[in-house]
Amino acid sequence: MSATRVLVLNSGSSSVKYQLLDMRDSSRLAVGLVERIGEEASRLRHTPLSGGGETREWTGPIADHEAALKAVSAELAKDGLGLDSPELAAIGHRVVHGGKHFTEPTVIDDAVLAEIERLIPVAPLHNPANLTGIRTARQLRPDLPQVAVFDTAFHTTMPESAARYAIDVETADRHRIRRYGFHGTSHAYVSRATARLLGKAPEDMNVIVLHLGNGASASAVRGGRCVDTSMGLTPLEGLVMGTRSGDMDPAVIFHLARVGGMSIEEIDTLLNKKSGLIGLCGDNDMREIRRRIDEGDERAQLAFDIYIHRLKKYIGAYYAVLGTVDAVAFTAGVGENAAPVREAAMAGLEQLGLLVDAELNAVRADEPRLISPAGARVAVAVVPTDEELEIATQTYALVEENA
Ligand SMILES: Nc1ncnc2c1ncn2[C@@H]1O[C@H](COP(=O)(O)OP(=O)(O)O)[C@@H](O)[C@H]1O
Ligand SMILES: CC(=O)OP(=O)(O)O
Ligand SMILES: [Mg+2]
Repeated sequence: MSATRVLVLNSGSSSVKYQLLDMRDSSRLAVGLVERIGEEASRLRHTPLSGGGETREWTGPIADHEAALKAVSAELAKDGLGLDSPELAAIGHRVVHGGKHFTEPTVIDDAVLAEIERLIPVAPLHNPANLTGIRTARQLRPDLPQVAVFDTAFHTTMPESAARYAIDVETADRHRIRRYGFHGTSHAYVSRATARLLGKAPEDMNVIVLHLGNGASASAVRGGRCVDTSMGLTPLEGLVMGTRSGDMDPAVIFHLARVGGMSIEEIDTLLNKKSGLIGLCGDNDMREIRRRIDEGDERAQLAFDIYIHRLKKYIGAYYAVLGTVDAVAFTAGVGENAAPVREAAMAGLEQLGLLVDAELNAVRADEPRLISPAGARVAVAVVPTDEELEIATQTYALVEENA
């Protein structure tokens, strides 16, 4: 029997999310997560789904991503799903920054590794973790194809007018400063799933995708191709996020350095880790923010209002970029679950054809669904993302093609 399984690794700055899938029917055999890597109380949660096994949790120090992946490998082995299995066809890695070079999923060799390494300065939070994941996986199964699926790939179709910053061209080119965009695997998957929901071909429609997770980004997709997205050189630009500021006057940075006496490192940490919702109100989880709002907490309300105001600006901007819009799709943790966010983001946009039906918006489901009233000019939809399935699908297709 030929190998049909794919292990997907999504290595974040302090976490590894993973899924083992059987690509004959795209079923999940195991899913799990290692969190707080590098801390005293790292946590591993592993759920085998094939044999009806129970979730296992373990807390203790996991020093780095190499140790994390070895712990994952040991957990999988306990269920007879170890990395040594002959049924494993490939390992698919989420790689956040692929620069301009990588426009497709790519089989990883030493040259690809070197390029991902070269891109560390423009993805200091993400690419080092991705690299360690790849190196450790190669060490564990040197014979197996390892495939990189890049967050930036879907956005490489952006025209220069959207991808360039208005700064000196020579300086920008020398330092490869341009807008790359991220969460591309999700934007691609969700824009296609939205077309499917509406019974249309992706080529025949324009969609605004709102990926609202801890990191958040919006994209304008014309006929299945990305024409603009809110993240830029790094995942800091754009929407208000859990811990990141998103857009602001770049002169804030000069001011913090000159007047505030802060170092570049301190400002980097401030804007990436201590800003956004957490900086505004002390919480980055939308559930907690909504709970506080229900209790009359004004700081939580203001954080929510700033979040929505920015989101609305991007919806309007991408409406203008696309000219005509067939659908707006909400996805990721906040987009899929937070009905008040969807309601507030769409409020007052009736003239753009954007309407939300309160009853449909209140429905909880794992399936793609419409929340706009019947007959609305523009479909508003909730479309759950599945980056892991998309990475597995792309990885397996590439391996099959090369077989
Ligand atoms: N039931 C819910 N209601 C509101 N927000 C939720 C709910 N579940 C999750 N979230 C939000 O989703 C976020 C996580 O989104 P997710 O897409 O998983 O992010 P990431 O992949 O960046 O970790 C949480 O921080 C929280 O704000
Ligand atoms: C690129 C990015 O922001 O990813 P995440 O949302 O996983 O942090
Ligand atoms: Mg995510």
